[in-house]
Amino acid sequence: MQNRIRNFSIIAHIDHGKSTLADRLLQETGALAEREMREQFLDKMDLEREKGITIKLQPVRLEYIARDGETYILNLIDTPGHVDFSYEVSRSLAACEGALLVVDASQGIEAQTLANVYMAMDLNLEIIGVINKIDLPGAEPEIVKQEMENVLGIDRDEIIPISAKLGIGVEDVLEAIVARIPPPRGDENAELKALIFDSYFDAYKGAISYIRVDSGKLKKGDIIRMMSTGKEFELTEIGVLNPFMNQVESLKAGEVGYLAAAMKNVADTKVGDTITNAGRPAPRALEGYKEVKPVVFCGLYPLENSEFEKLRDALEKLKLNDASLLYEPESSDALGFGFRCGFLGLLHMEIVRERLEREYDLTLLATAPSVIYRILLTDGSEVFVQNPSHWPDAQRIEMVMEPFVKASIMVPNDYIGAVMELCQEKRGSFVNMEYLTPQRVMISYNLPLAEILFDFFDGLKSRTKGYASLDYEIKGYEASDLIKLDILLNGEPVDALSSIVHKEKSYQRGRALVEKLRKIIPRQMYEVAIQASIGNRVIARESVKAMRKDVLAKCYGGDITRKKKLLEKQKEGKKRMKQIGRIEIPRDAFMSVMDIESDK
Ligand SMILES: Nc1nc2c(ncn2[C@@H]2O[C@H](COP(=O)(O)OP(=O)(O)OP(=O)(O)O)[C@@H](O)[C@H]2O)c(=O)[nH]1
Repeated sequence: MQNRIRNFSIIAHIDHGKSTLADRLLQETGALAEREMREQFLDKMDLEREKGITIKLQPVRLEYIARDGETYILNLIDTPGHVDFSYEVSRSLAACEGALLVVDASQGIEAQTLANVYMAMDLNLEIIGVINKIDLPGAEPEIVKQEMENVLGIDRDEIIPISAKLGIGVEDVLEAIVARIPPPRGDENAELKALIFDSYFDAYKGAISYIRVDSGKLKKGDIIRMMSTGKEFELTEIGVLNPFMNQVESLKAGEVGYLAAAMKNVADTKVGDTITNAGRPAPRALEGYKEVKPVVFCGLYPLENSEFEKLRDALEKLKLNDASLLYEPESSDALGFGFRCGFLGLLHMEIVRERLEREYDLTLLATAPSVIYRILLTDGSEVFVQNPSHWPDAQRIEMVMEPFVKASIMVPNDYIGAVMELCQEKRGSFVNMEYLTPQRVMISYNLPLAEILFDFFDGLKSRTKGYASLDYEIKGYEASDLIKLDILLNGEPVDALSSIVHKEKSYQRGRALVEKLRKIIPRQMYEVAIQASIGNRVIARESVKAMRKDVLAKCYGGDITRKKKLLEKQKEGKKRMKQIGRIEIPRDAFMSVMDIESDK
């Protein structure tokens, strides 16, 4: 039985056709009847569909009758295609013996894909090269094959050209999975070890774990133990996804499926953790478990202070499904009560914020994202600060350190100059440059994470006409000359607008920021002075002139409907404003601390 199992995942850059191929595999193996075939069945979240990106497909079990006449079980375990989720990628890959590497025939390999392929190679996975979209007029499969051979050492003769859209070559992919990916080899009579590679929260069943059984077996009623925490649960349900949940009696070594055990929270079923049997525990957990830690923080505040409890509720509910989301209450002089939230990256942050607004009907105000700074104080102690308003006084600071990343950027060689210029501007230091093919290079830089969080990616896209791709990994802390930049409105500091900036850039940034705020703060009944300051020194100043007349003054005569409309309009506008002292600020102003440079 184990001989006929193949566990694999699909590695692909965004838009190279992963979901389309996955759908084709489902269709070809009959897992989805035509009428059930919703477009891109496996993409779960609406938000993902809307954004046109797939964070993760759900795992699915396919039955394939191969050309040799035998029936094989193919478990497709997906990997998220975004750098924020690279730990999850590593755990999903760890549940597989092989991976399809899908590359767009008109685009070639991208930095992000490369990082994931290296990860798969480190885990000894069998890599099957697939070139997709060969139907496109701009397809250059021969060049892309050469690139895959040069860069990854994949034999060009073994690469499969396909069109997932038209269904060309899909059977060849299935045959290659059967022929080239080795079957799993765990002993089903040994102690139970099952790897959790994903989880989600179900309102009726509690947290559901997606697992791959490495050795031993599981059956309903077993008492399982989470090896990282020692917590124990009784298995209430186990099953497979083909593609809908389907209960089974047992899952044995090599198999992939789901389990439910009345776990109240996804934090009970941590990705990367090992499940064992409480009655006969395995002596050691599977390798590679890690606690994931958020790297980006921002304050989320309800626009209406009265919605604080509603926001707390919503965060609590989201957290059930997202173990990597952190939040704790905080307060701001300017914004009132809200939460400091931690995320795996900017995409994660954006998704959480949008879901809170959309699914929980909240109007939120987000402060600019920040990384965690490490500060040595003059008294010898050390603090970690992720909120600029908690920055210690300059006199107490001995040294400031910030997280750095190693960034890998892949571009056609025409853009080498543009990329290097951008990296230098962002305080990067050059590491190396490697030619992948005569036309494409990989450039590596050490860069502060904070600079990547600001508008690095947009800058990269615009300066390389969209041809560059970026990947990065966090390296650790390095000393930097950083200071706190404050913004004052009519002489009052607004804590939520403070930011941490590099000393050399502080004047430029201060000026850019007050200028931007001048443009976005609407006229009020009186003049508003906007100042940027460092310590007590004002470094830039602008003002918003007082409004000359009331909007209603325009409505001479008694046109009441027109008057109403104007008042309505004003009310609408107010919804997007935050009252600070006597001043009304548009809610986007707080994020603008972050994107001033892209607007220049
Ligand atoms: N011409 C052509 N277009 C394709 C092919 N395969 C996929 N596409 C198109 O490419 C786009 C991206 O395909 P997806 O399958 O959504 O790509 P993906 O890799 O899953 O992208 P993410 O969901 O962003 O990760 C869609 O518009 C597809 O219709 C193909 O073989 N030929």
